[in-house]
Amino acid sequence: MSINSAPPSWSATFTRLHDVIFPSVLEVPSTAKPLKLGILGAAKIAPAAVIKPAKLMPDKVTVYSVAARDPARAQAFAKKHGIPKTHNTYEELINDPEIDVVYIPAPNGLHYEWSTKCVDAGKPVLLEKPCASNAEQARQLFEYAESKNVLVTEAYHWYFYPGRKKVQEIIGDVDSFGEVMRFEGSLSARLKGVETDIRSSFDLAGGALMDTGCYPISWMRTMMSEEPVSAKKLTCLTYDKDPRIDYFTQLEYSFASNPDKKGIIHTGLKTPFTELYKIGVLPFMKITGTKKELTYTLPVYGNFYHDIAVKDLETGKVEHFKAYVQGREAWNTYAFQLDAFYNAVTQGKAEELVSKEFSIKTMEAIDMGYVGLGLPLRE
Ligand SMILES: NC(=O)C1=CN([C@@H]2O[C@H](COP(=O)(O)OP(=O)(O)OC[C@H]3O[C@@H](n4cnc5c(N)ncnc54)[C@H](OP(=O)(O)O)[C@@H]3O)[C@@H](O)[C@H]2O)C=CC1
Ligand SMILES: O=C1OC[C@@H](O)[C@H](O)[C@H]1O
Repeated sequence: MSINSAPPSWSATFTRLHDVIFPSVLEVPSTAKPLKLGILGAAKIAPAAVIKPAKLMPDKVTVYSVAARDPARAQAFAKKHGIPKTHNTYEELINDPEIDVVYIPAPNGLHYEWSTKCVDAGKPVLLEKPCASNAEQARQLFEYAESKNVLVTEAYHWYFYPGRKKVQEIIGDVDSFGEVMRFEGSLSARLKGVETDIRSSFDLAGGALMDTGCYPISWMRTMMSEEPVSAKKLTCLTYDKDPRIDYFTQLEYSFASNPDKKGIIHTGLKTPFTELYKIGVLPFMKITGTKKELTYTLPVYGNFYHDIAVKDLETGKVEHFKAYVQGREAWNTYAFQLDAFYNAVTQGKAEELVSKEFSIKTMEAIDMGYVGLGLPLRE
């Protein structure tokens, strides 16, 4: 997979955006035996995360069934999205021998329960982020999956976008970039109706740090190449009906190798407008080295637009990079993720996936964040 880093021409940009908005309908080769994927829950994220990406690779993955707690809800969802089958319960779907793999977009607090049940049924799982309610549960989950030799992998879709590799390549050139000293990352949203959402339920392991904060935390861990050792609260606004649920959180993480190394996280489900104005509306990560500073804008919607800007701290000169894979310019994070999942299940190429160590360490950093905020770990 070769990444084209040059800024694209106007015509390439037009073609990419056209293909993003009007994806080609691909024929399924008659010899293809795509993996049959089942979805546990008629979740809002499922169309973006697996249903649309599967249509880009019909020879690899087909969405075969959906189950919901209410069978009528599953049927309506299946009809809307052209899914051929429904199951009346999650258990029925998991235990259907026709189903090869399962996607779990359940509320966070149910991730452990349903992925262990899939493991018991021998079904590989693509599990939504964050993988569990806390780090201890994540450790138990991955140990269990490994003991049964069944793949469970977390759907940190940003990780699969080629921009991540490009950024790591730039900051990994220590002679040119210098030592990475500071990370700042933001995924700060204002979600409509969040009060009645799974994200506002402590019992379902909600909260901003869990939901949106897990992104900048996982970015920080990846780019600092060192695990944080503590987190200090900068800001924490909570839900008035349940103060265990953070709605807007800013944290400063510290690192053992050098007291000057810092990781700043901004995240929110209900970020105040004034703060959004200061932080910026678009998700970003900024990595400061002793010689250069890199800002990666939109690590999550890169097929529409992304920018990797690298500033020389001595001269002030800024260079811009893109990260498009030839022939896959219109692919989003979810398409790259599903492709990697397919490769892992069918060819054992698990090294492309988010590893269990990555998932556990990210949960540890989320827990550390809650300790820093003075809020209880999710259960
Ligand atoms: N990768 C990404 O970009 C994103 C990932 N996510 C993750 O996906 C997961 C689902 O998020 P999202 O799609 O927004 O969620 P939804 O609000 O759509 O809920 C997901 C499912 O949870 C079940 N559910 C809802 N309320 C309850 C409840 N009170 N008790 C038990 N189950 C309930 C429903 O299942 P049923 O249909 O069976 O009734 C529903 O389909 C989360 O883990 C989230 O972090 C979310 C958004 C983006
Ligand atoms: O994973 C997610 O990404 C986008 C956010 O708006 C959403 O709340 C979250 O679940």
